[in-house]
Amino acid sequence: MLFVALKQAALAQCRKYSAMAASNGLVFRQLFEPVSCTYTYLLADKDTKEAILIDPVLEKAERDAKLIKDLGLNMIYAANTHCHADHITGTGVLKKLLPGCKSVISKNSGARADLYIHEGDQIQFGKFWLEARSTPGHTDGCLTYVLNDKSMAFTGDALLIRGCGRTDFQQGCPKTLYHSVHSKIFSLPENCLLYPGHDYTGQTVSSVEEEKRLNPRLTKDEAEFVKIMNNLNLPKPKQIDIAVPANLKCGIQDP
Ligand SMILES: N[C@@H](CCC(=O)N[C@@H](CCS)C(=O)NCC(=O)O)C(=O)O
Ligand SMILES: [Fe+2]
Repeated sequence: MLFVALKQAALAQCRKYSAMAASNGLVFRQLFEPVSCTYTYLLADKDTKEAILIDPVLEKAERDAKLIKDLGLNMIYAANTHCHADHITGTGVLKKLLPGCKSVISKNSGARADLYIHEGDQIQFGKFWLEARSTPGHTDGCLTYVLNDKSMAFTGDALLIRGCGRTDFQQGCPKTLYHSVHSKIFSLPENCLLYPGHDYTGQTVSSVEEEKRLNPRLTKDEAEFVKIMNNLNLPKPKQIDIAVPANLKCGIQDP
């Protein structure tokens, strides 16, 4: 009985967010790639049709391009939150499939792209824009993209649901990550929805309020956080040795 009530409440909440997105003219889709458990996000202006993809995956580039065409959208940007270590980005191939689309990444990532962005820059699509917030710590170039009304933020691997990005390779640094999350993500409104770069447990979305209260790593003080991060002992991502060099060139792009 309780389960049914909870499921109905979750569905109602989900419908509310979809209705909000539809009523203000924002098209929003969360897409999934199951091998690396990566989320890709499509955002677009329903009226002007301008669209942006965040963190597309090479193996799903055709799926994403088809969806964009089916919805009659014009993809102007394919943006990465960082230089990924666990999958090859789809941006290079999407540029070929959807001519006119520009790749975007932070300058600090060290990766190649058409457009480099920095802290505070805005990426416009129709009447909406994403503000780039620099959230290093998982990698030097990690960005969190915040929707203009601060109702949603795309955290990449800086903040995961009840977790965070590891800090034991690329330019990882636990202290830097702790500071990034507290100053740039936890300072957003409590009801801001947080969409991560990955989830390994089947969760899809969280909020600033939830993570400030429930994140088992980031609710700790800085010293405890550093200890946790230095003792994760995770195996290396399976694709790291091919993904990082490819992503430094924007995936599979120009010859
Ligand atoms: N098993 C996966 C890799 C899992 C992993 O290392 N994920 C990274 C994010 C992608 S770079 C991470 O930061 N994880 C933090 C954590 O606590 O899990 C694979 O082989 O691809
Ligand atoms: Fe990552």
